[in-house]
Amino acid sequence: MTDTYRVAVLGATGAVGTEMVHLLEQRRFPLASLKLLASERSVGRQIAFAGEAVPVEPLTPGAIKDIDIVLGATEADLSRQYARTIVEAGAVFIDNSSAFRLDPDVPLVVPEVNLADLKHHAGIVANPNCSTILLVVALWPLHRRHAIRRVVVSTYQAASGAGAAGMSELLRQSRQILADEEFTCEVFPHPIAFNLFPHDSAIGADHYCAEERKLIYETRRIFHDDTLRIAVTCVRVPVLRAHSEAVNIEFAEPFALEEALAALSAAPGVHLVEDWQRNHFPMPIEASGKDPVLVGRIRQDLSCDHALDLWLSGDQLRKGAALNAVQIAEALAGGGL
Ligand SMILES: NC(=O)C1=CN([C@@H]2O[C@H](COP(=O)(O)OP(=O)(O)OC[C@H]3O[C@@H](n4cnc5c(N)ncnc54)[C@H](OP(=O)(O)O)[C@@H]3O)[C@@H](O)[C@H]2O)C=CC1
Ligand SMILES: N[C@@H](CC(=O)OP(=O)(O)O)C(=O)O
Repeated sequence: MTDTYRVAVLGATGAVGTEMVHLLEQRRFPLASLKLLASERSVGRQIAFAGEAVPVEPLTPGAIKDIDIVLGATEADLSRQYARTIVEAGAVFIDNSSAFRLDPDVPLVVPEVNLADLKHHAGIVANPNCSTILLVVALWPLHRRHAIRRVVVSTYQAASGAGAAGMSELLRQSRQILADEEFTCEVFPHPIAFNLFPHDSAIGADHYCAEERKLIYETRRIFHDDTLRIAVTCVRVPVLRAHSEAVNIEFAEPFALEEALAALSAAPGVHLVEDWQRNHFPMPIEASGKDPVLVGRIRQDLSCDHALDLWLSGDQLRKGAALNAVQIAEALAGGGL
């Protein structure tokens, strides 16, 4: 049993990895050591941590030794490639990628919802998709009181969902358009500045894109409910950081608005933002850099007496990714791994 942990961050220079390093410092994670790993491109860089400059090291199998917890923030292929090495080295791998999220032997965990599933890990824990995490944090306190039958959700996803390069593309194109210059699309398939389009992930034979399928299958898995019906449309919008979602929730029975508000007010990870007089509800600009999922505009669906609407915004680099992973690490550390 130890009370400090040797932690490595894979992809420490990326959008999610940068946030993980920041949160480990901000939340005073009990560290024995911190190793920051990225590609050869980043070797030579140093990242500030608790007043020190930590060098970025190249990710190689040899770099994974004498580590207790690995926080993964690289693409799914790299996670698959390194998972066995990490587990055989005796570390727990908390992976942000989509590689293991539907693997029945790997728990898919959002601490506010299904922390108990963490007990069943065998070396790997999966962090869900960002839009899924934000959605389930808001749905779970309602689902616990009255069973949800069907959810209709439309997402408004920021450029940061495509990593550091996605944010740079939005800023670059915006500057170029304002300067009346020619611009190119390198990260997104269409202009992201002053535009929006259906989510840019791969479209399947069912005409749903990968992001939409993740919301459906990951939510069911986290809720342990394969009967939950979810209709989803994911959209990329020209917001720098933080995703928003418009959600219609149909329950098995009528759900009083006051009861829903009380449930959400008391829910961990949720912060209510609802001022009907000022027309002030969750916005990505106010969710950015914050931990909780902002929820508001909760109202009766006038077309269905057992359905409610809500609106949410959450920083997908925080609760949608890095914060969720660090909370899992804290839970593992709290239980002595
Ligand atoms: N962005 C988001 O909102 C969310 C992302 N995720 C998932 O998290 C993961 C990381 O995403 P994100 O931070 O956005 O991506 P970024 O593109 O911003 O960062 C990728 C990271 O991976 C590193 N990397 C790339 N290639 C290699 C390599 N060959 N060897 C070692 N390291 C490498 C990069 O290092 P270098 O800088 O040296 O190139 C960088 O640190 C992905 O799986 C993504 O799907 C999950 C939830 C939300
Ligand atoms: N959800 C991110 C993409 C992503 O990184 O998803 P995942 O972690 O499920 O691969 C977006 O906004 O585009």
